[in-house]
Amino acid sequence: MTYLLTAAQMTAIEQAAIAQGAVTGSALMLRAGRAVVDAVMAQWPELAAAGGQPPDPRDISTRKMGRRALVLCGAGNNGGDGYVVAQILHAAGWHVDVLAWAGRGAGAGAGIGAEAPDARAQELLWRAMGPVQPLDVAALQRSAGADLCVDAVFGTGLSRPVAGELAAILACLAEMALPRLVAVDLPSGLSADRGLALGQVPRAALTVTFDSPKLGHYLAEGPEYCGCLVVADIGLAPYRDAVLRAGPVPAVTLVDALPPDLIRACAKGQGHKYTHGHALVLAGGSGQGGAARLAARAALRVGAGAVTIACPPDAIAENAAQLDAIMLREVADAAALRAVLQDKRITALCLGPGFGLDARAAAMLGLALAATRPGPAQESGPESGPESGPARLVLDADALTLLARDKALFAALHGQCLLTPHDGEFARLFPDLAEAGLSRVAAVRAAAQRAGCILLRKGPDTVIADPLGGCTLHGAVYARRAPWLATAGAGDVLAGIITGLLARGFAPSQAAVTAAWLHAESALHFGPGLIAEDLPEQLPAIFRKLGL
Ligand SMILES: NC(=O)C1=CN([C@@H]2O[C@H](COP(=O)(O)OP(=O)(O)OC[C@H]3O[C@@H](n4cnc5c(N)ncnc54)[C@H](OP(=O)(O)O)[C@@H]3O)[C@@H](O)[C@H]2O)[C@@H](O)CC1
Ligand SMILES: [K+]
Repeated sequence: MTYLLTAAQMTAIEQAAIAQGAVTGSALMLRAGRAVVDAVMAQWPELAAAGGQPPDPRDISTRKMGRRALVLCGAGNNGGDGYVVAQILHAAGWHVDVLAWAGRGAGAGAGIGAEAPDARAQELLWRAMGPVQPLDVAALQRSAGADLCVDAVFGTGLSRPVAGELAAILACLAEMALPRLVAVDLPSGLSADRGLALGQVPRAALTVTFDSPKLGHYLAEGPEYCGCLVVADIGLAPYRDAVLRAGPVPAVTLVDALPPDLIRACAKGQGHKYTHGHALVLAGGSGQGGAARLAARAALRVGAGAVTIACPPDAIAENAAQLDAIMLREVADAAALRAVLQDKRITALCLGPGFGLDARAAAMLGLALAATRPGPAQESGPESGPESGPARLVLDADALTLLARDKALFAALHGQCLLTPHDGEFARLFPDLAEAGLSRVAAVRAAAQRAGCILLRKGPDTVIADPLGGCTLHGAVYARRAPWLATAGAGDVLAGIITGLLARGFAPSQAAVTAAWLHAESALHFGPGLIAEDLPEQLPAIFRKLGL
């Protein structure tokens, strides 16, 4: 399992390891610096050929020999990692220029640049090998042309927007657009917890972080600035779980691969069609049926045994002309829906895609929120047992707008509901949380708690949270980058995949995680030119690839 850590969690893990006498801060810094150099050499093997004897960096003639690196160091431990990188490259025969920000100290050129004790120790070790020049715009501009630039100005310790001369320095570095810029831990100026640029952030070609990725590597603008992301093991894994377990809220986990239990759950056992659930997708009036049909097709492809579209009388002809395996029921109003729901084989409902915003839609949403279904133990057959609970509902698109408009509907949400807002819908539903300056993770957690159900906020950084604070992130970024997912109807397909999984018996949180992964995987499998209709058609090949 991959965790996405906050800066505070990373520090707590590091401190726990140090407190137990397992390692020193200085040793961790050496491991971090070594990891950066290893990742650089793996990323650009041509640099590994530099070799040679360590040159005297004070001798300008040696600059013509071998490779040149420019290392930019801040006053904290991120800068300390930079001094370690400088030492290793120097020992490997590189010519290394170090520019350091003096922090609140006397001035990097004059004396000590680093303030953090471990970083200061590394700075002194470096000074035995070569000089430290003050980091300013002019020095930066003079140093253009190095084979490699190491950004070790700020890491997880960035605590506020970058201003003044430092802002000018980072802006200059960003403008230089160096092809081999490696960011130590984080591109300087990127917030570790939120993925927001706190100033102009130089875009790295490679970012090397330690132990676990941080939230900022995956949220918001983070991936744009990080380039390739390498996560280096620096020996903290044995302390991580205990620290995270002791935290006030569960740590955020990254869904970069579908966990084995969810892959197994996707497999279909023997049985008849109703063994695998029956999904009901509620559609709107004539001419509005495309979104519901996309959702229904996705629900069927993901393995629901049966899928029915329920639509008003005027939309029957349109839908009938376009459906084969998907069944069709005329449902004029809430009373008709009540009658349809007498069929206890219906195990999940989808409301929202093309649903409409009129009184009929609002009444049907109210009815669906109050509907009950047989308990999980009875779901394999039409005969309901005595146990029953609220029906599993996916609420998307128009259903979210109806919830935002009507407090009574919102108050009827329950633990078997799953809301799938995009950013605009999220802001309509939770205007205070959207504007509170919270991180995406904090906002979605608070929203899930308020709604009392699973919340999936869609985007390249899809965040899924439950009311107890459990939180996962699916990033359609880095190796899973799928920009062609931004296409009309893709959200309807996601709602349909979730509905199909709920109908099959997945718990809401499992359905959300599985669907987010399958949805992005479908886009990756199809590739450029994708339209929403293509998404459900990739599922068979993906299931085969998963070994089902
Ligand atoms: N945790 C681990 O396991 C390991 C961590 N390691 C490394 O340590 C790094 C974290 O080190 P860190 O905590 O010293 O923070 P870092 O990013 O160097 O910055 C702190 C300095 O920046 C300053 N400052 C902040 N914001 C500012 C602003 N806007 N404008 C101006 N100044 C600002 C702040 O000053 P202050 O806020 O006190 O005024 C302070 O001087 C981490 O990213 C990783 O590389 C590895 O060595 C080994 C394992
Ligand atoms: K950095």
